[in-house]
Amino acid sequence: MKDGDPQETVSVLKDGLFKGKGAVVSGAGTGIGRGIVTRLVGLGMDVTGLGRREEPLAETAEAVKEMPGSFRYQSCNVRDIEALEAAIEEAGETHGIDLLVNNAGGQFFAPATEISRRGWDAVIDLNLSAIFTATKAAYPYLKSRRGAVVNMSLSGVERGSMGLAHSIAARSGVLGMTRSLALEWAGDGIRLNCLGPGTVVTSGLSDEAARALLDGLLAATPMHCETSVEEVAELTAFLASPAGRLMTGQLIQIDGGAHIGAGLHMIGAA
Ligand SMILES: CCCCCCCCCCC/C=C/C(=O)SCCNC(=O)CCNC(=O)[C@H](O)C(C)(C)COP(=O)(O)OP(=O)(O)OC[C@H]1O[C@@H](n2cnc3c(N)ncnc32)[C@H](O)[C@@H]1OP(=O)(O)O
Ligand SMILES: NC(=O)C1=CN([C@@H]2O[C@H](COP(=O)(O)OP(=O)(O)OC[C@H]3O[C@@H](n4cnc5c(N)ncnc54)[C@H](OP(=O)(O)O)[C@@H]3O)[C@@H](O)[C@H]2O)C=CC1
Repeated sequence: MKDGDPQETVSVLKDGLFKGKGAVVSGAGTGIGRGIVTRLVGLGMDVTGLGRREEPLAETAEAVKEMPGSFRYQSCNVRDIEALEAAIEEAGETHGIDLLVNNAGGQFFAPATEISRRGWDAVIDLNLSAIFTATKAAYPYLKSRRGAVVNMSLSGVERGSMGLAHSIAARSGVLGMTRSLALEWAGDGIRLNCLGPGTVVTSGLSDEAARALLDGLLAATPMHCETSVEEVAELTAFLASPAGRLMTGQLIQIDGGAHIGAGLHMIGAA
């Protein structure tokens, strides 16, 4: 990343691109989710942000309040099916849904022998089932706008990853679901894609163990670089733009080549 405002450095989309359009972004209070909201609202979009904690969502609202679009937020646990369906419906009725970004996610690192059934279910619920619930609930709104869905995945998802059997299973499931719905809903003009970021240094990767592994993660990345929040945000916006009109059913890895190099998938062996 060059010096200067990181968003300015990677911005290629034109001002006002999403004026009058609406989006829902989960995990909007922190990290990648906040970065995506910032870019979308900056491009004129009306965005609803979801997350469990109000405080970070309110901080996102504060950060974008002078921008051309608008931001509203709702506290919602995406693992609560009824709450998630209601939140999507409310957003759809408020500003329509041209873009759904299923970004909320996460997991714990553990070898498979130490993943209990409850631990497995928690990760599958958050990273797979919630995405199905949100996407299905958004369908009528996406259909009426010929909208797009972006599902946040991981670099190297198709290679497997030590210590992440549950998360990789969930995200591989999301990729299969993305491709299946891309087929089912192509006739409605709805496009669905997955993004696979490499190492993004957000609060989600700020614990001591993750920081200790950062050098190893960068060494496993052919371009020896982190992925910035702003780069993920710009690509998300691109996928919702007219320039992404023919892109559907894809996994786009934005990772400095990690998925074709040594990759992040052996990191649990360190
Ligand atoms: C060691 C660090 C390595 C860093 C390497 C970096 C590699 C980079 C590539 C990967 C990039 C990915 C980045 C990100 O995803 S960033 C976002 C990161 N943030 C998170 O991941 C946090 C999200 N996690 C959660 O929200 C929760 O952990 C989760 C949803 C997964 C579970 O929530 P829940 O509230 O339901 O959890 P409970 O506490 O009730 O536990 C449920 C069962 O799960 C078991 N559990 C929980 N933690 C662990 C653990 N660490 N090991 C084993 N088992 C665990 C828990 O025991 C419960 O089961 P039991 O009742 O049977 O005990
Ligand atoms: N950072 C990285 O290196 C990479 C991250 N990713 C993925 O990108 C996505 C965003 O990650 P990142 O920004 O780094 O991490 P964060 O931990 O900062 O973001 C996760 C967000 O999800 C929300 N969230 C978690 N669980 C729930 C839930 N049950 N209901 C509603 N919201 C929830 C959190 O808000 P709250 O706690 O308030 O609910 C939080 O805002 C995740 O799916 C992550 O796995 C992929 C590749 C690399």
